[in-house]
Amino acid sequence: MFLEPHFRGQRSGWIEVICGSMFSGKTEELIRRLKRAKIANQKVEIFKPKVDTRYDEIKVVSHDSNFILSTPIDHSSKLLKLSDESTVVGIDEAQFFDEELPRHCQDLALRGMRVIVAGLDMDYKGRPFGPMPDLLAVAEYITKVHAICQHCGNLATHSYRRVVEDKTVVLGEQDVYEARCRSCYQMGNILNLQTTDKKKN
Ligand SMILES: Nc1ncnc2c1ncn2[C@@H]1O[C@H](COP(=O)(O)OP(=O)(O)O)[C@@H](O)[C@H]1O
Ligand SMILES: Cc1cn([C@H]2C[C@H](O)[C@@H](COP(=O)(O)O)O2)c(=O)[nH]c1=O
Ligand SMILES: [Zn+2]
Repeated sequence: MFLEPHFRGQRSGWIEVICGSMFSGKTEELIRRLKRAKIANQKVEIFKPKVDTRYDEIKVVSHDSNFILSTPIDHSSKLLKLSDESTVVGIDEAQFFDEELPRHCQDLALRGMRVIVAGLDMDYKGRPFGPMPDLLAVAEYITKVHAICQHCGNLATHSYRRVVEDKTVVLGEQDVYEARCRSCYQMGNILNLQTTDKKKN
């Protein structure tokens, strides 16, 4: 379990990143840390990308229906103005943000804030997703969480897309995605390729 570092003497900020596949518990872990900060009477602001309207327009909601209120924003440049006077800033679905997100997170940390960011490290093709690799590079603390492979029960690291759709961004739940371990993810993609080839011939 992640143990929060304490603010010591003169406040200095830092960045925490929670990453992993879909269903790995990123949002639950983000909510857990943010609720604890609220219990400690810290001023907490929470953001998510406007594009993420999956469960709710305003709330950050986990797959287990746990939630916390947030402010949807369309660009990371809005973070600083909206986080004024905050002690802790939480950001969910970071993979959907623009490439300037890491710079703005660093700016908040330099101003003394604790910045907690959750997001998918890989897209459905297994490629680094959006600003996540750059965030991971500049973070002080990284937590990689794992789901359970829906095929074999091992730890899952990949998000397998169950529908044929090439776009990188396709919002969805269990109807569209499955958490899979590396082997089951690879196997699924090979089977898909074979099916597509058969249909072509
Ligand atoms: N394959 C799976 N592995 C683990 N948890 C799963 C799986 N499918 C559904 N869940 C549920 O999803 C919850 C995690 O949800 P959430 O924190 O929203 O994940 P994430 O933000 O990483 O997608 C788990 O507590 C569990 O109830
Ligand atoms: C892998 C992958 C996912 N998405 C979408 C699907 C969901 O709406 C979110 C991830 O939500 P979670 O809180 O991590 O479960 O991202 C996508 O658009 N493209 C992808 O490749
Ligand atoms: Zn597996």
